[in-house]
Amino acid sequence: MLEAYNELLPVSGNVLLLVVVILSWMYFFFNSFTYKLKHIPTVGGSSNILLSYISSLRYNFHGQEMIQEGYEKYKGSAFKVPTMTRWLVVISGPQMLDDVRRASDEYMSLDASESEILQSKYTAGKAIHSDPWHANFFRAPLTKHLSNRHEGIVEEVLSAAEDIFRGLKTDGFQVTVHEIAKKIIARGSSHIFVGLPLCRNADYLQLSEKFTMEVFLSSHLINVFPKVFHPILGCLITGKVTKTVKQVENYIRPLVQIHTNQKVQSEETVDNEFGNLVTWMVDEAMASGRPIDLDDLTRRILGTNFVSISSMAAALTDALFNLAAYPEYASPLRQEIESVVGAEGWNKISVAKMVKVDSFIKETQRLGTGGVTGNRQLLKNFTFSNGIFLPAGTYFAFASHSTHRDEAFYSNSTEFQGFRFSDVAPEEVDDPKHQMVSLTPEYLIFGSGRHACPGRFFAAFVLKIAFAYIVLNYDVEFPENGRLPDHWWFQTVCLPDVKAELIFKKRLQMG
Ligand code: HEM
Repeated sequence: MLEAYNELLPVSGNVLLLVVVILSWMYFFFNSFTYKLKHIPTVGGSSNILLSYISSLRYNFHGQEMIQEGYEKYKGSAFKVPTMTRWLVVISGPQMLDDVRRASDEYMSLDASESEILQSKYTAGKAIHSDPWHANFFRAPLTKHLSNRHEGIVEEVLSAAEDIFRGLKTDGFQVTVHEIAKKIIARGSSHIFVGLPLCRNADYLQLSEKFTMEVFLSSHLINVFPKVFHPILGCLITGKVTKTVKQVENYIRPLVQIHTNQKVQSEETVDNEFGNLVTWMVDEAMASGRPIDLDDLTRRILGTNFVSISSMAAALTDALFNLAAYPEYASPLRQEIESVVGAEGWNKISVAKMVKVDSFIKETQRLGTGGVTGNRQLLKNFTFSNGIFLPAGTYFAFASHSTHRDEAFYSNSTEFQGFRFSDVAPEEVDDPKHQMVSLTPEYLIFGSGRHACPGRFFAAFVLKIAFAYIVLNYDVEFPENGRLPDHWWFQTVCLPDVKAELIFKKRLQMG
């Protein structure tokens, strides 16, 4: 073959081949993100396109250390860390955060980024990120519907906690905290997602949890391999997740059928203010002419479980560990809970008045957050107000864990101070900026800007009820020689020790 070219061309075939290889390499290099991001300093390894793969292995188990190193060197600016599939640019500081907060969706997308992180086309389903219309229910209508649902949510969370504890021994039992937290949270949340009686169905709840685990594990598995392997791995994984979705579909189908029939038969509009996410989605689909696709609706329910239940269960688990580690908080917390519940019962107003409870959980989340939040992919070139330019296609996120431990924002920043946000000057007590749900540049647990977590009001409500119930009714302590368990880290994900146990002792004076 090369001889034939040699006869045709004035240069030898070998030289031609070399030129083609060099030109292709230059083409790929100058089009690569390694080149496009060469002005952004690299942390935790080499900027070299090949060596960065080796550094990306380190990212799997030392991701937060790499981000902390970058934060200390480039605070208020940007740096990049290598992951197996791409560079992640990490930004920090109020100014850059504000730029993101003000940027329109034309420039940057949370969904594009989440879709890649969760490998949704192989796992949860592509549509939940490419057309996330179900998320709108958490922006306005959920908040609107929630105003009628507080009572139901309170009842569900309290009865979930009662049922779960009743099933255990009454006098000093030792249990895996995350198991209890997950069960209470899953029931309380499912009350709004699928309603009664399905929110109490053990098989449905177990399948939802299975879906969450499958999506979490498989997306992380796919993401530790270079992109070229994704379709093969994806094919192996998709079948497993689809099987779980089909099983859950059997539970969602009757809900959809009943609601659709009611709507078709009723001449008047069905009053759906006491509905749930399933019925709100059916209404929306019927009103907008979308097909009622059971597989799609089921995936949207499961996707919602995914974003909500695991984060809330982690927060409740961590809060209970902190309660055992810092028992001096139990008494003032109980005084507050007894006082407001005694005066008003369990309701929206009394929960809002639990400022110490709010602060304790907020402080727990401050220290228990993952390495980054606010993941975005740039859809267009973007220049931050401090002059930093990032090209379209870049993935970036905020250094949340490092921000939360920065002495510039929090005094004794690594110390747990349960009432950090409630022990404030008297004139500031009612200032909403201290609440768990408020978004500030130094508290990034719920992200920031137009895509900040819309479910945070619901999350705070459920978490406060569940935590307050346990504080009021149980003394918690570590088993002998126990201590505050370390968090589990993988890449930038931070989880409480899901195997750690606590002893729960029923208190005599009941609330
Ligand atoms: C402790 C519990 C929770 C935590 C820590 C949490 C955290 C977050 C974070 C960090 C984001 C991304 C924000 C950003 O990038 O700026 C987010 C988005 C989101 N969260 Fe949550 N979340 C929680 C509970 C919930 C709950 C209970 C729901 C639903 C009821 C929910 C629904 C959503 C949705 C739909 C989005 C996407 C928003 C969008 O695309 O604009 N989350 N959440």
